[in-house]
Amino acid sequence: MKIAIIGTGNLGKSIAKGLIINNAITSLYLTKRNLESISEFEGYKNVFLTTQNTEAIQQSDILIFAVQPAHFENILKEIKPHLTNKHVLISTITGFSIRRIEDVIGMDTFIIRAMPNTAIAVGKSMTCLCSNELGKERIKIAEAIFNRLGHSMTIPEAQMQAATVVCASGIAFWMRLIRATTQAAIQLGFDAKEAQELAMFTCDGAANLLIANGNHPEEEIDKVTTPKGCTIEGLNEMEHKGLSSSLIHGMVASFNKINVIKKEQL
Ligand SMILES: NC(=O)C1=CN([C@@H]2O[C@H](COP(=O)(O)OP(=O)(O)OC[C@H]3O[C@@H](n4cnc5c(N)ncnc54)[C@H](O)[C@@H]3O)[C@@H](O)[C@H]2O)C=CC1
Ligand SMILES: O=C(O)[C@@H]1CCC=N1
Repeated sequence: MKIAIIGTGNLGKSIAKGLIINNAITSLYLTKRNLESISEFEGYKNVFLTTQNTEAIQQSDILIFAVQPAHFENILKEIKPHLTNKHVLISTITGFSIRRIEDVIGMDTFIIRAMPNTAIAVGKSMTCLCSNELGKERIKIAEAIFNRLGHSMTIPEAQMQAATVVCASGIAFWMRLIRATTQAAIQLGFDAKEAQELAMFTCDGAANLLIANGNHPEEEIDKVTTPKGCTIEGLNEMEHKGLSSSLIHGMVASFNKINVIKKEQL
């Protein structure tokens, strides 16, 4: 596949790493206004770094946009004359609707919105997808790309804002939980490196139990909580201090913030 990433910042670099390590490219163009911070990608076969978005677009079929929301509209205007019917436009931009993209480039381009997360760098992204009417014809291509780099789910566009919080911001939320459990492990006697190893592999195991057998988390919790034991003691103390409530409140706050970001763009 001939892929371009327009705006190779935090997310763009993660996508590039995932594509390269998974051998998922015929060619890969990476664009950025200043190429210094993506020099790590120099020297890879069939990977090209450029400041020229138009060059990347002309040389590629799949165009993945990963710029800040405030920059997207101008970039769409810049590249519009270079779009042809070979192109599939994939936007990862938070809060930028398909309608707004179509308002700039029209309805005769395959448009897909993708909401991946930075775990795409290690082939473990949970990515949500939706498309415009025409893009339905190319959604299978997007699913193939993102399934190769993790797991994908195609959803209605109305759910993309929630998907942003759960999946994209979700990486930060889970990191904080892993950090907190690491801190607790240190307090309980492990050195910092050991503590993080215990926390991350336990987290990995918990997620994989659910992925493997499809159980509800409470079914797995029931298997761990010995009556009158230490697990239920700890779990209930966490809930008295608002663990679940705090996570839910935080995620709803993230969701509401996207509404503010969207208003600021108009
Ligand atoms: N960081 C994340 O985990 C996720 C980010 N997103 C979305 O992806 C987009 C990018 O986010 P980040 O990577 O975090 O931001 P970032 O600021 O790290 O990356 C954006 C990049 O675009 C480049 N850029 C700006 N104008 C350009 C132009 N005219 N031509 C080429 N490149 C240009 C910037 O130099 C920068 O490197 C945002 O819209 C964000 O909402 C979506 C899911 C996850
Ligand atoms: O924090 C943000 O606004 C972006 C969107 C999801 C991840 N990063």
